Amino acid sequence: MSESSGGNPGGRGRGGAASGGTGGRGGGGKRDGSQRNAQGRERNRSAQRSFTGNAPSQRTRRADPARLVAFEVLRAVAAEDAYANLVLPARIRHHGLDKRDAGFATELSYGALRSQGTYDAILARCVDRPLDQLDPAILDALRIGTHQLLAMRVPAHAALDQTVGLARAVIGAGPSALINAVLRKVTAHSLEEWLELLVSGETDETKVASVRYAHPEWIVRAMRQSLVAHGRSAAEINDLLEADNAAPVVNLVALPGLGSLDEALENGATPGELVEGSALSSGGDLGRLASVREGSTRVQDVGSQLVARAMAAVDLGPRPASGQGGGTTEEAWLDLCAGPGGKAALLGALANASGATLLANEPAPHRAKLVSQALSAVPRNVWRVRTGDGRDVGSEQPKSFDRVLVDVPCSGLGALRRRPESRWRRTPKDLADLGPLQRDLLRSAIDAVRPGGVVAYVTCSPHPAETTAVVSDVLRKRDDLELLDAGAALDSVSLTGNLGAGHESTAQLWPHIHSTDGMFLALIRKKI
Ligand SMILES: C[S@@+](CC[C@H](N)C(=O)[O-])C[C@H]1O[C@@H](n2cnc3c(N)ncnc32)[C@H](O)[C@@H]1O
Repeated sequence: MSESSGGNPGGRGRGGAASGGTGGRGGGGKRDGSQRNAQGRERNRSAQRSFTGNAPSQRTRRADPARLVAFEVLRAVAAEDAYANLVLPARIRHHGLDKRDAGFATELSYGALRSQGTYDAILARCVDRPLDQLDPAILDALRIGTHQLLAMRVPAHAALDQTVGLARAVIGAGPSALINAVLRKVTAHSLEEWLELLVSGETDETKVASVRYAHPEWIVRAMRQSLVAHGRSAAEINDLLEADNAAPVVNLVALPGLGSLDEALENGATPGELVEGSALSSGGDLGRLASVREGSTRVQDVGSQLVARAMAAVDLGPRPASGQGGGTTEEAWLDLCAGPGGKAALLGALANASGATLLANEPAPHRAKLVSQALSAVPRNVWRVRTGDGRDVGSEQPKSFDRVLVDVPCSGLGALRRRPESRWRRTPKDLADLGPLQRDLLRSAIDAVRPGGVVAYVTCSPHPAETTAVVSDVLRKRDDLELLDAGAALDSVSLTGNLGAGHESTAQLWPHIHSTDGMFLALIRKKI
């Protein structure tokens, strides 16, 4: 374990890439205001289903840079377990794409990754052998071609020619003939027609939703179970799955007392409607904003802003004058799982404004460094970073903190819209594996908080196995804890005052209701 204060400038938040949509070499793009369809995909309304008469060998051998970027992203995700949201910007920079091509590459790679399960089901009907017997690079080229043909406003001939050209350039002439033949079969139907064919005769609603909304069946079941566990109707499932397929907006936060949204608003951002100090970005390179470069304005999902503000706003009553956690007039706050530092930065600013101090803990050294960077706009006397296991803090520093945020490692099922590949990578085993760590971290947080203090247990997943079950398991074994009304706490820091997120004292935000990530919040008070 180590502790440090201070940090480097330039903390940047993660950002969902905007789903751009130029037509690239062949398409008209969506600057005409075309609508996404029910699956969050663009209809190929203007696609001309005519093809060049050229044989594959006579067609282009050049890989169009935007499509090459998308292909490289899919390859890195499949072969190196890479994260698309990290690989994509690096490949865009490497190939020097302009804004229009970067938008095209983003839509193509994110769309092909999100809908992979559905596209594979379509491709399985067009290939004369099991898909797992195909070279994985060929399969990725087919997925890219399928997304252009079925879900982007790229004319069919351009989608086909360019995908075959890409395959010739990066895989070889032989496979390009196969890719040409398979993609021609894909063009036989529109996406809606393919979906009808795939679900025809299927009576199992989970299987139908899995194909229609491109989610693994176990996630469809898990999300339905999650809706019910948090007091919502199972009938919302299709809306929830659809929201996962829409490109998320990029939210900004001006660190309270330290930053201002003026520059962002002057550059096209619009004020956020759910929480004070937030804005919806107008897209583009946020690095052009000085306030973002300085770290006083940051990219942060509104759900994350709400849960951090709710923890900071809980009324703890008068502070004990001495003894456990007392002795000073300033409150001590702890962020137990802080990396990469999004909530720590907001908490640091709120701590600064209220005369509190913040200890931000993170075990992974490279992520602890990101926490320091995220906090760089907050005065250095306000915060420290501890690099160590959060499970040890409760025993090492018992009853030491007034407020503790424990934003545990989780499946991320509430943030699928931001990570296009994660739905196909996650397994039910992840939930089982994370359970013990989540419980240990919550117990450590509770040990670290002083009597009368509050612990905020947070996940970016609505699944009951990592939300309500963890909280009730830990609370059941102790009689010195009580649940505060987390829904009311969220309402108290929201601009609407009526989020409707509460259920049986805990609260759950939803992409399809609140347009936020699916953040869960439980507020646990240690009795005096
Ligand atoms: C959901 S993320 C936290 C996100 C962060 N609060 C933010 O807003 O940027 C969970 C973090 O917990 C960290 N973590 C994993 N194991 C941990 C442990 N044993 N103790 C503390 N943190 C841990 C992970 O490295 C990860 O950075």
